[in-house]
Amino acid sequence: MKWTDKTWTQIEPIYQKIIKMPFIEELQKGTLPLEKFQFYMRQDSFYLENFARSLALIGARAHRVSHALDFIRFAEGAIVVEKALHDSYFQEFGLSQRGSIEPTTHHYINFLKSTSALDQVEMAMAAVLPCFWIYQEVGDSIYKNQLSEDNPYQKWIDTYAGKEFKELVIKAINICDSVAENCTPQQQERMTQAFVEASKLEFMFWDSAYQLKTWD
Ligand SMILES: Cc1ncc(CN)c(N)n1
Repeated sequence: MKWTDKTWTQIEPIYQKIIKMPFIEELQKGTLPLEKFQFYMRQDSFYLENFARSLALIGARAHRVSHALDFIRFAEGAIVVEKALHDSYFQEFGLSQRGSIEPTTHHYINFLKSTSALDQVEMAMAAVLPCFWIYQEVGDSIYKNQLSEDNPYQKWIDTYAGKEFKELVIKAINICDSVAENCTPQQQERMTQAFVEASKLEFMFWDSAYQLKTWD
């Protein structure tokens, strides 16, 4: 069984919780209060910048040149494609300031940066995988179950349910499976732990946006 198949089964309960979260259900219906989406977008712009830095760092540390190139391209995609989505929402909602980094974002970006810098590179690859994979699964699930034809969050849904994003996800999954093959069972277990922790942080990120959770 592939490492990713085994590992997804471990986070299936977290994924099931995610798709039933009020943030996701209301995003799907288009009824998510604008204030919550704006909070999410602001925090996500800090997240993306640091996610891209982590991807570039993993690229620099990858053992295979082809993986280095893939991760450098992932970093570029996070900045160019996903940031374009943010820029269009920032413009549409008249947001000029990002504000400050709130606790869950702080936790998540520091987890990604420290794992990418200090842990074994295979573990870092596993830690960033939920950022791709969970978003694509959530995007697909929303897209398939959508009821509203006039959803203000359609661009977000289309980005993550789209073919281009799926291609990146498949690539990231295949890289993790190929590096896992050369890892010991203990190293694979550490990769799994990193994947599970990042999946929990994905849940917390949406939950904190729904609750507008700040340091105050
Ligand atoms: C928190 C979070 N995680 C993942 C993604 C998708 N790269 C994102 N935009 N934001």
